[in-house]
Amino acid sequence: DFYRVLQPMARGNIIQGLFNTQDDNLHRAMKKPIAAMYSMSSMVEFEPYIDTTIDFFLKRLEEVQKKDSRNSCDLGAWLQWYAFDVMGEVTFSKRLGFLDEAKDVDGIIAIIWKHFQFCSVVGQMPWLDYVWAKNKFVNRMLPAKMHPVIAFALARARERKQKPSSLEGKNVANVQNSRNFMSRFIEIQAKDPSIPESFVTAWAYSNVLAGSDTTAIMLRSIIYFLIRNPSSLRKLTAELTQARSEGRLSNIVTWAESRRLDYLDACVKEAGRLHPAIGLPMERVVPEGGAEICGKHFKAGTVVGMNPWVIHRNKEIFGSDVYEWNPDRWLGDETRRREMERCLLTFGMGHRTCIGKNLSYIEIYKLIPTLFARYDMELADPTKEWHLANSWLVVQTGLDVKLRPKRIL
Ligand code: HEM
Repeated sequence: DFYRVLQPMARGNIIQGLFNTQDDNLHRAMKKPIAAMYSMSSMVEFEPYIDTTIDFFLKRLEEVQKKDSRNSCDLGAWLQWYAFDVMGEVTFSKRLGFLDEAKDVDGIIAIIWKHFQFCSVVGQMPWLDYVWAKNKFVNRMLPAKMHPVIAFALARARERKQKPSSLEGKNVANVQNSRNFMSRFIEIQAKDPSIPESFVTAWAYSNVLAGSDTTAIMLRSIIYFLIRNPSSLRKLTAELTQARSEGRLSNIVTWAESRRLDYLDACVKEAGRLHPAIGLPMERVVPEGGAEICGKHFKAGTVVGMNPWVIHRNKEIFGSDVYEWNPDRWLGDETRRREMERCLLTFGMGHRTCIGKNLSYIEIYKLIPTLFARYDMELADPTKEWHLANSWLVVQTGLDVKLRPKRIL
């Protein structure tokens, strides 16, 4: 019942999305129309949107650097603002304003975090959710409040519909001016009236909610582990230097360029292994007929689950140094690498696997080399550890970093 607890209440109604619905039919109905949109070939069309945000992110970092005499900043917060603004750009062609304002706009990040803090505890005692959060009587007494991301998504959907180049009916094929997620969602819904209009908001809402914090967590991990492991950072720097000297590294690294950076690829996988975004079991319910798991029989209805933090520290799969940062484990023997990839739960597994993996990869594989090619980075206070809090998402705070522009790479 963990996923039911994750479903928010709005105006006395439970809001189900792709990420949290337990209803397989609804999941299928929500996923089928948009699944192809998230393929890698389709996602690379979003690269210009991501470039715009990276460009703005770099400008804002520079401004902050100039103001701070120690050249340091809370990079963890900036990465989160970047991740949220990318999702705004690709979903609505509009930054959500985090980088502009250098703050948590409308308290969106805090609201999401509070929700996860609640769900991670109540999710272990789901009956509490019935009497408390999903209690219709209590809910009716509360002032009607809309989640700021839902409000933002609804406003953008209304704007799109009011434009003269209406996306409804037969005009759909003519509208190619703006190809963000929202216009694609509206186009899909307009073509097939059996799809409820509410899906458009739910799809857009899922993008921002499921794709922002998770991407920020991964970006922070990659940067933190590289700074903490100088020999590894030297390897990445050498790879970037070589790429630049051969003319295959743009100022904002392209997705195509990053695909040729093997050590970068190994670092991204290793960060996903050592610090996966989800730190509690991803629960599943044993179907009719029961299931045999690890030699034990579980009867139908039993809740089982796997925690990526546990699986990723299995020595038989990942080697004896599972607690260490070692990107080289991904660069060795091909058969071993395949086996490790098969067991990697960074993006989940099976038919509920992450739909946005390709998009987050583009965001990550572009930003990380761009930053490390541009800056020398060190922790503002190497004696201070960052702080981790596990409320299903394992969020890091306190990644204060000194950034010094590199002269030549
Ligand atoms: C590094 C970034 C990301 C990580 C680590 C991540 C991780 C995950 C994981 C572990 C799941 C499975 C959860 C479960 O089984 O309960 C998942 C599902 C999902 N993710 Fe992501 N995600 C990331 C980025 C994104 C992005 C960018 C988007 C949207 C564009 C997104 C949208 C979704 C959705 C909609 C689901 C539910 C899919 C379904 O049930 O069919 N994610 N993600």
